[in-house]
Order: sequence, then structure tokens, then C-alpha cells
Amino acid sequence: MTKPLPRKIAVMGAGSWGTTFAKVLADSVADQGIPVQIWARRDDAANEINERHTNSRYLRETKLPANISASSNQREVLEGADLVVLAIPSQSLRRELAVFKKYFEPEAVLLSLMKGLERGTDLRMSEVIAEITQFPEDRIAVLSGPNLAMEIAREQPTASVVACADSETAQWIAELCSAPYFRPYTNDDVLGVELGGIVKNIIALAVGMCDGMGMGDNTKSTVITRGLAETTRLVLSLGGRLDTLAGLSGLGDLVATCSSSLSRNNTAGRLLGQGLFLDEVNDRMSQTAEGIKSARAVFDLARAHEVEMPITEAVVMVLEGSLSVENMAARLLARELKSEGEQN
Ligand SMILES: NC(=O)c1ccc[n+]([C@@H]2O[C@H](COP(=O)([O-])OP(=O)(O)OC[C@H]3O[C@@H](n4cnc5c(N)ncnc54)[C@H](O)[C@@H]3O)[C@@H](O)[C@H]2O)c1
Ligand SMILES: O=P(O)(O)OC[C@H](O)CO
Repeated sequence: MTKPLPRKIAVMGAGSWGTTFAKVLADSVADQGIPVQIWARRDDAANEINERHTNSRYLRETKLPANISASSNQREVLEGADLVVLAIPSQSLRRELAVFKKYFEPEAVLLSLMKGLERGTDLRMSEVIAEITQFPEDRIAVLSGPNLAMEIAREQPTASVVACADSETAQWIAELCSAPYFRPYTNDDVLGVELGGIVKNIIALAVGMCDGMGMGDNTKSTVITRGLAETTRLVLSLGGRLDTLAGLSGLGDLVATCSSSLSRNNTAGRLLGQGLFLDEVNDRMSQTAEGIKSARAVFDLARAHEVEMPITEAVVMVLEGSLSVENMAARLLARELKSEGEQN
């Protein structure tokens, strides 16, 4: 490793993925004595982590190593942190970052775990980070892959992708989050890795809707495959790579999210398919389902680049109330017939 080890790692966000990824990092760097500190919005959430005994089933099932601590004080968490991990809901990033950045170490590396596109600007999280912090691209990275937090908290094996324009930075992060149950690969296609993670949430909403309406595995497989086709069109038209979409952050994450009842996006879709209104679904979800907010931004981005994304479009219409879930399949199947490999 050419970069020196970090003095400390900060994880901003004590939700399911922030807490779980903090555990991955802490397990990975425990032998080097590097502390990992989590920022939790609320004092009681920070205390739950520090005390390691909690009413939350999720935290009870998670073995947090001794080098993890938590605080609700942003300055305390960020001071001295050479690696800062961002794990909050995507639509809150711009606002929260405006505060965080006051306490960033000048040479810190920032790693986004978030899988959303900003509404209104259609920016990826790495782009929002670059805009707000003015950090160079060699110190902004993203991590994405088939990473359902609960499975990783239980130390069930998985892999992921660390993407950064600078391969040395990606390698440095990968070495810091390599645990016996977590294997990070590196990639320099930041756009492809990030967009794969964003669009799969929308495809998982569509798959969930089909499940909720009682449709079977042929339907699910069709939506997954054609979902990958439209994700590929978008990524290629924006300059990302095909091999990225065939990898863990593309196909890998799409399959995991669309197959799992642990997925919040899949679950939200299923509830919509069962006939609940969006407000009722939002009331039932205690955690972030990024696809609900990102779908419109992805659709706008695709339209701006003249990329056809019919599944995304149908999901947006269902979310915005202009298409009923019952009519979604009919709308998609009535499209003009074409060759499978055709662009648009
Ligand atoms: N949970 C997973 O399995 C998983 C896996 C991979 C990626 N992700 C991505 O990681 C990101 C975070 O997901 P999560 O599962 O940890 O979400 P979560 O809903 O479990 O937690 C989000 C955390 O952000 C905090 N937060 C900080 N500022 C906030 C604000 N202004 N508004 C609302 N909440 C705020 C909340 O208090 C909460 O602790 C999302 O983009 C998600 O797509 C999640
Ligand atoms: O629970 P979801 O739907 O946000 O998915 C979690 C992860 O992104 C799966 O890789």
C-alpha cells in the first residue's frame, strides 16, 4: 500500500448500511488499531451503538468490534478522519454535506455508499460530492454491489466494487474494507458502477410490483433482463462500460435486490403491487427506499440523453399516479416489436 494508513475512519450515517459497513471496516482494520467512528443523527442512536445492547433486532444480530464507536457530534467524528464514508439518504446529501465539509481534513478521501440520483439536478452522489466539496476526483470514490446490509451484518459472504478515477485510491479503500466475509474489487468506471446501483432500485420496484400482483418467475426474469438492457443503454450513452454492467455492481446487485425480501425497494414495489397507495407505502417503510425518489431523476436523465427506459418510465408513472400497477404490464407488452439487441 503506497498511501499511509488512515489515522481514523468516519462513517456518516448510522442506518442499516452505514452501521454494517462500519463493522466491515472495523473488522478489516482491527489489527492495525485504526478506530472507526460512526456519526448518528440522534444521541440515543449513538448510545445504542456504544452500549452494544439494544432493542433493535438489527443491532442485536450485529457483532460490532471494539474499535467502533459512535457520536452525534459531527466535528468529533470528522476530525482526524482520513477516510470519510457517506451513508445517508441521497436526497439529504447536499444539505448534510454543506455542514460536514467544514470539518473534513483537507486531504481526506470521501467514499459514497449511496445509491440514489439527486432530484432536480439528476446528479450522481459522486457528482454532488465533487460540486459541494470541490475535492478532486482522485479523492472521491463510490462502493456498490450486491450488498444487502442484514446479510453482511450476519457475516454472510459477498463481494462489492470500489470505484474511483484513481486506481491507487480505489486499491487503498479496498484494502481497508477487506474482511473474511467481504471481498471488494476495484474499478475505474465510477459512472457505470454508480448508475448500476441507482437504476437497479427502480427495476426492483417494478419486480416487486409484479410480485405483489401475484405474477410469476417468467415475469420477474423478463423485467430483470429488460431492466438490465435499459440500464446498459443509459450507462453506455453516458460513457460507462459494458463490462461494468456485467459485474457485481450491475448484474450482481440487480439480481440480489430483485430477488430478496430484505430489499426495501423490492418490498415497496410489492406493497404497491398489492394495491397500497404510495403514501401508505412510505408510512410503512422505516428505512430508505432510494428508487422511489430517484425514479423521476433517472427518467429525466435518460430523456435528456434520448435514451428509452420503458420500465423506468412505467415505474415513474405508477409512482406519480398516471398509470395503475394493473395496467403496467399491458403498457410494456404493447410496445412496438423489435430486435432484442436494438438500442432504444
Ligand atoms: N441497507 C442496505 O442494504 C444498503 C446497501 C447498499 C447501499 N445502501 C445505500 O446506502 C444509503 C443509506 O442506506 P441505509 O440503508 O443505511 O438507510 P437507512 O434508512 O437505514 O439509514 C439512513 C441514515 O441516515 C441518517 N440521516 C442522516 N441525515 C439524514 C437526513 N437529512 N434525512 C434523513 N436521514 C438522515 C438517518 O438518521 C439514518 O440513520 C442509501 O443510499 C442506500 O441505497 C443501502
Ligand atoms: O434494500 P435496498 O432495496 O435499498 O437494497 C439494498 C442494497 O442496495 C442491495 O445491494
